[in-house]
Amino acid sequence: MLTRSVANDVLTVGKELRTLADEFIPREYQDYYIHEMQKLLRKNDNEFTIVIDEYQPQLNTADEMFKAVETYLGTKVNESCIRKVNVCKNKETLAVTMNVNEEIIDDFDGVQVKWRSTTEQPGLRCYELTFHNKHRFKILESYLPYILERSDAIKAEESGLKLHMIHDGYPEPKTIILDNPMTFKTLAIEPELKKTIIEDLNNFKNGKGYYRRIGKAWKRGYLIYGPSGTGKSSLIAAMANYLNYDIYDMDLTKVDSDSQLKNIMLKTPSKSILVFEDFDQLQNPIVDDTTGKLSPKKTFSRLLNFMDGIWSCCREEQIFVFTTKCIDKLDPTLLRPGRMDMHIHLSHCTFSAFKQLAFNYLELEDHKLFERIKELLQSANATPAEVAGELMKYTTNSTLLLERLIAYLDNKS
Ligand SMILES: Nc1ncnc2c1ncn2[C@@H]1O[C@H](COP(=O)(O)OP(=O)(O)OP(=O)(O)O)[C@@H](O)[C@H]1O
Repeated sequence: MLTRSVANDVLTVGKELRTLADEFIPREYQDYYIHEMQKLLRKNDNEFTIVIDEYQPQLNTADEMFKAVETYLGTKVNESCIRKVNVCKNKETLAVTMNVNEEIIDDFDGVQVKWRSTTEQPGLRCYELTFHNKHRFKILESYLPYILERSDAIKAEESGLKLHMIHDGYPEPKTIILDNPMTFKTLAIEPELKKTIIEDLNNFKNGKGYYRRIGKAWKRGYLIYGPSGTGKSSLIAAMANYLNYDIYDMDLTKVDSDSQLKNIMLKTPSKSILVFEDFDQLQNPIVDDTTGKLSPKKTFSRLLNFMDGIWSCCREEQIFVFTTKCIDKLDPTLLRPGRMDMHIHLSHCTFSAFKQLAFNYLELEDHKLFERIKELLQSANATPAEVAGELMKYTTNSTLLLERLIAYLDNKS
């Protein structure tokens, strides 16, 4: 984002007008026009314009402020204009954007400002925000932060969880709407663990001042480990729904240079969850040192450097989640204290997890067969995915479904 006065632009226009005046306006009227033009210049000298670009070339990424402005202005419907309407997120939501050179007047706490959508270079848009110079402090200190807040709130209202898949082959992340309704309410894990995770997320979300005070980047790393089907992905979806953050599925398998890694990481915005699934597979080297390219092992160490180093400060409010089915396979450097803020172990289905699933799928809080299921779960080592699978089998007869589950667990014990 950069600031500039529009006075220069007006001066240039002024010179051109004088040439035109010489050519077309009779001598006796020229003084009148020049006087009017001077008034215009004086007026514009008092104006201040802030330019918010769509793209930050130095960071190779879209500008956060630009996106916030776009979201915010989309809600400022001006009926006199023809607008572009984009379908976005869930089907009920339409995003309205300004046309190029269109203007919108906004009022903030009694201060009138003018927004103009324009293009700095072909294909690269920007917004110009113009207001009286004397309100500069208020605009910078209050109005722009207000827009960031409003845009977060608007996004939250429109919320649809999105999954962005990132790998180095794509110029931009591939995005799909993730229709995953998993929340902490429906997630079947031990209640104590659930409570701890929610508290941790709350502290993180409200921790801007804390992270600043201790001089650490505002980020949090979670290592989620457990066998397949224990709910690692479900937990990530619940976290994303809870925080209203998008998920970035980080595919680093093809990354073989420092700059590629940097490019990928810079495509992720604040308020996002970066997921590195089956992380142990990335670190296990398929070494090809003869080519001189980074092996996955080196990529792993780069990633650790990245997390610790200067690049980790580029974005704020990001959560890193690493998952693995087997914690023993992980490089001990990743487990070192201070590297991951929280280790979360998801295991086989416990009785309390089962009760949550029975409530989710059958709307049952209790049943005479629960006691038998409790006994069997202790030895069956069934995952929540297996239990959920049994409870979903084409019948609405709850007793029949529970009996089938008992038979399944019996068979596994
Ligand atoms: N803890 C859980 N609570 C609620 N549902 C669960 C839970 N665990 C698994 N499930 C159900 O099982 C399905 C698969 O689980 P999920 O993908 O979250 O497991 P995972 O541990 O990530 O597995 P993988 O390691 O194979 O990716 C989910 O879509 C959900 O329906």
